[in-house]
Amino acid sequence: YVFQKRSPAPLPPGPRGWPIIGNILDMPTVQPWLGFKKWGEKWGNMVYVNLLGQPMVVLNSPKVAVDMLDKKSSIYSDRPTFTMAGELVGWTNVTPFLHYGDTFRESRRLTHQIMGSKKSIQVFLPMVERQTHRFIQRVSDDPEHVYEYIRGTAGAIILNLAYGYEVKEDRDELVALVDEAMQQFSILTTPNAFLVDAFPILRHIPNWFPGATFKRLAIEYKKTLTDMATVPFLYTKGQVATGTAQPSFASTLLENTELTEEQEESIKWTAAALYGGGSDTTVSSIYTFFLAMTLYPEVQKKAQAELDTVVGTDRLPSPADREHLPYVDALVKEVYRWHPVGPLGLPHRLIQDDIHDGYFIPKGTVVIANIWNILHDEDTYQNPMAFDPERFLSAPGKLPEQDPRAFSFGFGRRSCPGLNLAEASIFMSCAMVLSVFNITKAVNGDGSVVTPSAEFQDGTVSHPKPFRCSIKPRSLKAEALIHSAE
Ligand code: HEM
Repeated sequence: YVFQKRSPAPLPPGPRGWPIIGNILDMPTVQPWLGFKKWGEKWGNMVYVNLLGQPMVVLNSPKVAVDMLDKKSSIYSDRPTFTMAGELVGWTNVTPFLHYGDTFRESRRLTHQIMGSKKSIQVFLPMVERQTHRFIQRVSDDPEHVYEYIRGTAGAIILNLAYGYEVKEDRDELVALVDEAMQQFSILTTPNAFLVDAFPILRHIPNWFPGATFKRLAIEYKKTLTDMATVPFLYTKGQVATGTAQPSFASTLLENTELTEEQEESIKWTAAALYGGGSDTTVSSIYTFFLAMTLYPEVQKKAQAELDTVVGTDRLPSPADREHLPYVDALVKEVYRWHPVGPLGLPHRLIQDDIHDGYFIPKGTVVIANIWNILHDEDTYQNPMAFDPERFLSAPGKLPEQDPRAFSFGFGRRSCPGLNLAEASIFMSCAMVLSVFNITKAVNGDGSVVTPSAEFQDGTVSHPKPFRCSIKPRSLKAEALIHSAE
């Protein structure tokens, strides 16, 4: 009450909440993007809640997200503090969690230099092409395990780009290490898993204290995280020293022999962020693509017809074909829109008081853009639940709908620095898969057809629920192309 009295404008509307705990009990726990959409219908495009005294605003429309997070990016680009994952385990060093400041700016500068434009990413395209070719070979040999191969390929591409590291066919120690760190990360960020996140003061209790299991866990997880950042970095450093390094994010930056220790640290942690930010997201997009193709056979046929006309059936598509493949290009955009892999993006934090659309947003407010809802906004996307690439093509009397990449990759100074790499790998997978495989509904032993439901799991990165589909080469010629030399 006292707070409101001093406010230069009213707070945005939102559910009322309780003393002290605020709106904790109002928070949606499953598919939160749908719960937040309901809030939007009731309270408007900017909804205010308070979680144990922490102000939070949820943005539900494309316009308000762009106006705040893109146009006022200089004040809306900090991140909240995550006590357990960030401060105690050390994820706060990794780009997505860095507070707004010099280290953050340096990290973004480094990613921009190596992968910030279509041109800078060119040097990595042959590698992406080679890995994707290997992917379709594996899927052809063992289609039941397509999900594992999507995951393996995304990991191999990122480790190659970040460190010039070639993943081994069988169990690879580095992949095992980075996967362990990522698994621990998802435990760390499970909502309400650690009391210390709600009450940061608890971080001061001594390690030996009976209730301090979280502190001992933090020590163990910190070691995994440090290894994840250090082991591959030292590998590249060794390769650069002996002149045997493949071009990669780390090697290109380490070629500069006058680096300070601080700069080296920045390269090390930024490279670590690439795996964290780039593997699971790409996996979810490509798995979503397989789901959409299973459910929308007519879309698949149109894309294949375009590939047959433009690329032909004597070779596999390559990155350069994209500009001649408007339908496949639109299909990739529709994958980003239909199920955005980060339905709520990552939270932004406001660094000074703001007044927006007549409402007061206090300094320190955590701002969540409901990217899922923005990409299913009926005023922007007609019939938003349907998978329809046509929406991104112009036709007589019809303009294409808004490019979803403006939202699915986040906002302002925090928007995804991996966009160009994600684009290259996802396009390559979609185009190669469509040119050589037919994806159809799986058929049970008794002849019944299995229609997967379009359901998605919770999580910062949300994947389709596991589903079955049938993946078969389109023809003998396609089969030969799949098994042709890389
Ligand atoms: C389909 C693929 C991808 C999608 C949809 C995606 C989406 C996003 C989103 C929504 C954010 C948060 C932006 C914000 O806070 O407003 C983000 C951040 C980030 N992404 Fe991606 N991403 C993808 C792939 C990648 C790849 C391939 C990489 C690395 C090679 C990557 C690296 C990062 C990093 C490092 C951040 C943190 C940036 C920061 O905090 O400043 N992402 N991404």
